[in-house]
Amino acid sequence: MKLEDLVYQIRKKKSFLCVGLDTDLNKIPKQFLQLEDPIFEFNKAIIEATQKFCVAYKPNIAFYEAYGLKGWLSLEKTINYLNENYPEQFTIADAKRGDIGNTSTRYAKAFFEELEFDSITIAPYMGKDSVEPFLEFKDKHTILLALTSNAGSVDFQTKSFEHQELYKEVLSVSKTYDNAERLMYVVGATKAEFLKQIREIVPNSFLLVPGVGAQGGSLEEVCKYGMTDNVGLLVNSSRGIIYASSGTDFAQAAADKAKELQEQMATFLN
Ligand SMILES: O=C(O)c1cc(=O)[nH]c(=O)n1[C@@H]1O[C@H](COP(=O)(O)O)[C@@H](O)[C@H]1O
Repeated sequence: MKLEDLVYQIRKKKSFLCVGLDTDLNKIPKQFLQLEDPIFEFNKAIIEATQKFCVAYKPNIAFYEAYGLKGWLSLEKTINYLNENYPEQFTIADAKRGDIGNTSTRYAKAFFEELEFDSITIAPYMGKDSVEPFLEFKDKHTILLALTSNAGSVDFQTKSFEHQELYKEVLSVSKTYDNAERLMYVVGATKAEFLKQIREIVPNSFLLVPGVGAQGGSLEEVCKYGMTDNVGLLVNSSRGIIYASSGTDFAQAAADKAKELQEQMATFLN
């Protein structure tokens, strides 16, 4: 998907919500467990309930890999369902990959061509030659982990490296990569106070912001410091939406949560 099409959808729906499909058989309503493919059927119900209120879906690949071949099939059916029925939705393979160049090329093929995702999350640790293979794909986007939402982010990301913190180094160095206009960055909603400085380095890049809802990040803070003229934000919530209820009303509860976030987002968009 082209970035301008994503921005068009955001403006049209007054939403920059990304629904995280972190589907766990231990958490989905019990009635799904009797079905042939409970993960796909649950995802389908969540997509139907929430698609009006969001502009993106992010299946976290770990939740599919955990079930082996069956999980991969559920993932494939989910991305195909999205691409066939809701091609206007931006799709994110939350895979957190990255390896030497020829291996990264194979990861890119897996997620951009075999499973037709619009974007993928990538760990930048291995540097330029591990990231650039993903950037070769036209109209695909590579979302680098910059400042993550978890407690362990202080172990390396906020430590100083030469003259600045490592996460700032990731932002400024990656801007020099070939096809850097296809880069986006992950910044945790729990790290909203850093957004002002982040915007000084990447004033226009899209940021994927997970960590509102279950992890306690504030949407208001994220918007205050992170929003650009082009919006520049995709805010993800996974558990807070998809497990809003574990009863038979799960779809309505998910829709209500997504709508609540969308309505809050609308107040920040002009
Ligand atoms: O790359 C991510 O999506 C990600 C980065 C990060 O810094 N923090 C983070 O929580 N995530 C992912 O975002 C989702 C957050 O889920 P909830 O906390 O349930 O909304 C999970 O799939 C995480 O793996």
